[in-house]
Amino acid sequence: MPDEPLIILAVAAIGRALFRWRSELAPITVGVALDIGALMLHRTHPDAWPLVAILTAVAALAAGLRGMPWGATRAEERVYAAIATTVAGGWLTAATALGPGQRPLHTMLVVAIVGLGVPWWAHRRRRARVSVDRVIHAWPDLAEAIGLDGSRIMSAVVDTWGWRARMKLRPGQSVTDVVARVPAIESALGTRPGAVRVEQDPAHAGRCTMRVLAVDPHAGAIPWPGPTARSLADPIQLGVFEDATTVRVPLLRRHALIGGTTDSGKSGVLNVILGNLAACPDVVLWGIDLKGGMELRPWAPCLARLATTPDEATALLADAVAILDARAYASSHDNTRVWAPTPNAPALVIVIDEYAELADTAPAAVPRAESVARRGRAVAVDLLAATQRPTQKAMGGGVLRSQMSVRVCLRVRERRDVDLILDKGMLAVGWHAHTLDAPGKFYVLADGHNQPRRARAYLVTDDHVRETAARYADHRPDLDPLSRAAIDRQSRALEPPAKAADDPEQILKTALDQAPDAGLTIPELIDATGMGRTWIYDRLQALAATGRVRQVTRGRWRA
Ligand SMILES: Nc1ncnc2c1ncn2[C@@H]1O[C@H](COP(=O)(O)OP(=O)(O)OP(=O)(O)O)[C@@H](O)[C@H]1O
Repeated sequence: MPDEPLIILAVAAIGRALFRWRSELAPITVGVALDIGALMLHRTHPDAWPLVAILTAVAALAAGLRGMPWGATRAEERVYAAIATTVAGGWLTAATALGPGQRPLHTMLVVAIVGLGVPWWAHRRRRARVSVDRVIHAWPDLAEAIGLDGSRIMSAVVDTWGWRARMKLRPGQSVTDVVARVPAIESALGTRPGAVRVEQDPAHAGRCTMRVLAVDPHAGAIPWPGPTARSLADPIQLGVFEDATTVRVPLLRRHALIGGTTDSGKSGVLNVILGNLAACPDVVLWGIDLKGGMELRPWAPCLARLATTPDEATALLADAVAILDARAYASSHDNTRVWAPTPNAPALVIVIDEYAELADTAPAAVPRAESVARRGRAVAVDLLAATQRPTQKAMGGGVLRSQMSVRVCLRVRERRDVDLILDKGMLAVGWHAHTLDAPGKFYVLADGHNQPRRARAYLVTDDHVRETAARYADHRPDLDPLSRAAIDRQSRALEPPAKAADDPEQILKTALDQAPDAGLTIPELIDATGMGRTWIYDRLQALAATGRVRQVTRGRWRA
């Protein structure tokens, strides 16, 4: 403004600075206003000080009890508001009666401004609010620089971790445009990389929410609170979203795929799910772990079956198909459309650690797994598969993956893996799993979870696994008679000796005598004797005490 007189330019610049720093200057502004107010009151109504005192008491109570009129919701903020109101009102009362020039009223005012100003200046939420206001003010310029010109910030709120703003896009812009510019937004706002999240407004294609996280809420591991599910019908609590809400994923009649690169925390997520399912008396758990049982063996006490070789895995999946055939047949005869799991007629969940390994080493198992994936849901035979990369090859041509309605995507190495694990086009709309920067961080796509929200899985320690497995081992349900009969019809490696068919004790001893060198698992002994898990454990303990049998490896026994 070259034509304006210098004085006007100076006043305008000072006015702008005062406006910009109005929050920081608030304690001084209040002090000056009190001084002027006291001067006028003392001159015109020096006898009004009792009224000022009463109004002070009322205002301090309103601030302390209700946070009024500042909207202070937290206890410490209300305490501060009550103290500040009392000090300011008390000073005004004294200054009205005595005159602000009376000693030492001015000194007291300066001390109060500094004393109450320090917490005000240091208050994190106030500072955050101020920086958010500045961003909103500067947004039109920033938006132009970023390439989102015409977008507007409609409102913004400060929360525990940073702030979030509702954004209205220019007609023709979509949330995909905003997602594509996230790194540019981070640079323009001066945040750390990975601090900005963008979520579509489900009600309006031209609006979205932008979250800016000043601190990473998932910086530290989140300890597992223990199992919360008591039935497969209860959603499984996998971890925590960035807004501190719990990730609840329903698994009943759903297959789940957990994908992520090595060390991304796949086994961790499996452990959270297994820890919950172990506590559900309406689920029978079977496991396939072709890494020699490394991941699933600790859960062996709760697994009715654990396959660690390709042959065992193929046999296990063949039995699963037999079960689902039998259940489907029974359902069609009873006219019951779905199998509602109960402790007497439990669901069957088959956990497969590293599915790609199964596809590579046990090709005969793949069509069976696909059969379970296609037809298992209605009869409550569910798959829970973890894999590093669910490529077309690894996932048997994609049939299996397309049936997985729960997808958990942990950190991936390449961007295109996001679309492989979640679905085509998910990378473009903000499911940026390649930017996840710690094990256990994930995105989940499932019923009720269709926005790219980052979460972190609970950390289940080895001790948790041991304790949980031991705690629920004796409460695991057995398969229902229908499903057991279906397995019996399958050709099985181990047949109970015919001559001792009616004495389970004898069958047990013979089975242990004839067991292969690797020993027999508890589920195999249950199959052989037809007795329950607790009975088997009791007999094994008794026989072991007399030296008649021994545990070859964890969970495998022979004479
Ligand atoms: N939710 C979590 N929070 C914190 N740390 C975790 C979490 N999940 C896993 N980790 C840590 O990350 C490391 C790797 O985890 P995990 O073994 O589950 O990965 P993975 O993807 O199964 O690896 P691999 O592909 O080698 O089997 C472990 O040391 C574990 O302690």
